[in-house]
Amino acid sequence: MSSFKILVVNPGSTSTKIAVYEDENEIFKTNITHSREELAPYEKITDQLPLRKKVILNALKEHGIKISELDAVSGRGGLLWPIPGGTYTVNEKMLEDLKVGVQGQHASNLGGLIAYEIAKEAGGKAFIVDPVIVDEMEPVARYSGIPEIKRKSIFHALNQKAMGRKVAKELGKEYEECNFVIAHMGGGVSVGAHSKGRVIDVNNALDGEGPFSPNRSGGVPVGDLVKMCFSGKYTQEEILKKIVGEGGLVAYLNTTDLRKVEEWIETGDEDAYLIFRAMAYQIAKEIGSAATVLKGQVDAIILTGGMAHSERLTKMISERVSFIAPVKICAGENELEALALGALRVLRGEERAREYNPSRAGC
Ligand SMILES: Nc1ncnc2c1ncn2[C@@H]1O[C@H](COP(=O)(O)OP(=O)(O)OP(=O)(O)O)[C@@H](O)[C@H]1O
Ligand SMILES: CCCC(=O)O
Repeated sequence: MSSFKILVVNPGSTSTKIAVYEDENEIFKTNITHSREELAPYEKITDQLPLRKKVILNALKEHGIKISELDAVSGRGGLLWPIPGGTYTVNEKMLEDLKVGVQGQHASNLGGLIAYEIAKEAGGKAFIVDPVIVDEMEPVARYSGIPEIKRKSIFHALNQKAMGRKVAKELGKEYEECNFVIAHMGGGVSVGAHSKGRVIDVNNALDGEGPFSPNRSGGVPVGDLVKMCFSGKYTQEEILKKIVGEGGLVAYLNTTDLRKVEEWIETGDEDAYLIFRAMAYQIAKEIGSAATVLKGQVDAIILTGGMAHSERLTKMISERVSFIAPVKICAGENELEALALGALRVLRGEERAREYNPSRAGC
């Protein structure tokens, strides 16, 4: 079988993580950080495209990789219109929607744009895999209680699905045969109900649903929020920042770093300990809720993301949820590998690349 060389690109708000894979094997991986000053001149995230592309090409050069060697470039997909999970070819419609930011501005909007630009020069294929707007929700999950407001599926689809595949393999099964509750616990927290390979319900991690997290409020008492909005004390932008960016741990404790919070707990800081327990409590409650979506038929609960490195946190959550199903800890994230494997499945003909042609009906 011929081998494939794939560049993978995961743009974050302050960093560009890239790697080059030859088949399943990582040739190199690097995390390029961008200072606040470096990004300050760009009004929109997608304006950063030339800068991000330049640093990636420099990194390839440093590692002695010519772009003509690349068979494909696989980027993390952004806030497109809702689509089912899978590997998608970057097409004209996708480029247009990423440039506009049809569902908002997010660093991952750059993933498909960068993949397209570099693949074009390389003469290879450009893909995105399991973007943050993967939407496989059941119709019944879309109701909010206010007819004008529909629930949306925006979450850490790439890592959740990658961890689902990993644990399914450990169980000797296919991901599509299993039911999982997967909690991605990073700067944001999303908890998905995975039913036979489809995420049939999940909290929108970018819009005040679910547990609070290092930099997000999660769901809040909505009447009080409405009063705050009309108090005249805040702009719309300030309120939105309280929900995503400046809510959760950082609002209570002035840090998004769970390791710092744990250090304070070690020194006897009761306030930090209570807030830590409150976050664990909310995550556990969301897991319980996702288990009801799966009618209790859960093969495993998977805790993943950066905060899953915290034994204190995973223990606290497990105490509350292990009656539902075995708890598996997959600390950190596997997003770069997931991007490579998603492209590889298509290059090897094991899976057909999907075409982005979103129908907004029902979403
Ligand atoms: N070893 C560790 N012990 C405890 N907490 C950790 C550890 N490593 C990372 N974290 C915490 O994980 C959180 C960040 O997770 P992660 O790196 O997955 O987030 P992100 O990539 O910035 O955001 P997101 O996952 O929402 O896209 C931070 O609060 C960080 O302090
Ligand atoms: C919700 C998906 C990714 C993020 O946390 O920004």
